[in-house]
Amino acid sequence: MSIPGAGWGTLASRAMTSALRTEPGTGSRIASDEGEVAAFRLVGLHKRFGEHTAVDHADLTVAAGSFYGLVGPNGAGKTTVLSMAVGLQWPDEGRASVHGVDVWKEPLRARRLMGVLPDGLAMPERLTGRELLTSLGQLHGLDAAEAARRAGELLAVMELDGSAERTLVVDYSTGMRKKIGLATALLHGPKLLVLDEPFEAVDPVSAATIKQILKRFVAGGGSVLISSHVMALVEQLCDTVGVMAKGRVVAEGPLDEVRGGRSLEETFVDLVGVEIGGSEGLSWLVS
Ligand SMILES: Nc1ncnc2c1ncn2[C@@H]1O[C@H](COP(=O)(O)OP(=O)(O)OP(=O)(O)O)[C@@H](O)[C@H]1O
Repeated sequence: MSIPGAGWGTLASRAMTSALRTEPGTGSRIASDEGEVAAFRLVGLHKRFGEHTAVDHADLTVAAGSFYGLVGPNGAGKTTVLSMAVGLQWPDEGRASVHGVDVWKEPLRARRLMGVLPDGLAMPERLTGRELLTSLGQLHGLDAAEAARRAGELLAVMELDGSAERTLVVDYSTGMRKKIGLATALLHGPKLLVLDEPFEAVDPVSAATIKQILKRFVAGGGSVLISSHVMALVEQLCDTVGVMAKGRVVAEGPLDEVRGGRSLEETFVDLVGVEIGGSEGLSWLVS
């Protein structure tokens, strides 16, 4: 594992020894000290697009019952690694499992355990929010009454009831699409939620509601992985963080170990090795 940034080696090794052990020779973390099966385990995921390596042998472990935040700069490979890990995109190499169920060998079992909010969600758009949830519920094997009950509760909690539930999804705003996407991820009662930027474009009131739902989900024994660019949000919600840069997972561990007494933002900037821009050029913009 490549760990840029002064002083990071100590932090990273502390993080790993306290929470996770390392598989000799691979660098992948395979289980907690107690040998528990991870909620989500990605080992050696790799993806190239032509000459470009988007994800470079990424390992990532979400312990059961944890709230995991995946951060990284634009283009770091977060969406690509998550879409491979949930079975939406073929990896060139590597494997992924949900509570020990291999995403590629047993896709239906794995999908039943997961609720997924992918980036750029494609949904049946010519349905209303209510129609979408009830039909998906029945596809998940719920009977019509149970699907309708869950759809009603989710629409109310997401504040998509009233006129919104009669609006076609194609006419939803970006934030409404996030919320209905999250509702579809929750509908079948998964054990793990994998949410790519769930708070993007969501208003503060709805964001507070979603945070509550996710905290309740974890308190009830579920596990959550979110990707986000908002460090304050990750610090507020997550107990574990992974940092991606240039396709690699460059750090992973408990939040406090990873940030090592600093803010996550400062640690992040060190880890991904970027210069803060914006103070040079653009002379035409400022007088
Ligand atoms: N289908 C594709 N074809 C070619 N290149 C791709 C494709 N999908 C992703 N990439 C490239 O892979 C890299 C990783 O992209 P990805 O979307 O996974 O990053 P990200 O960390 O999610 O970024 P962001 O934070 O901006 O959403 C980028 O360089 C991107 O251009």
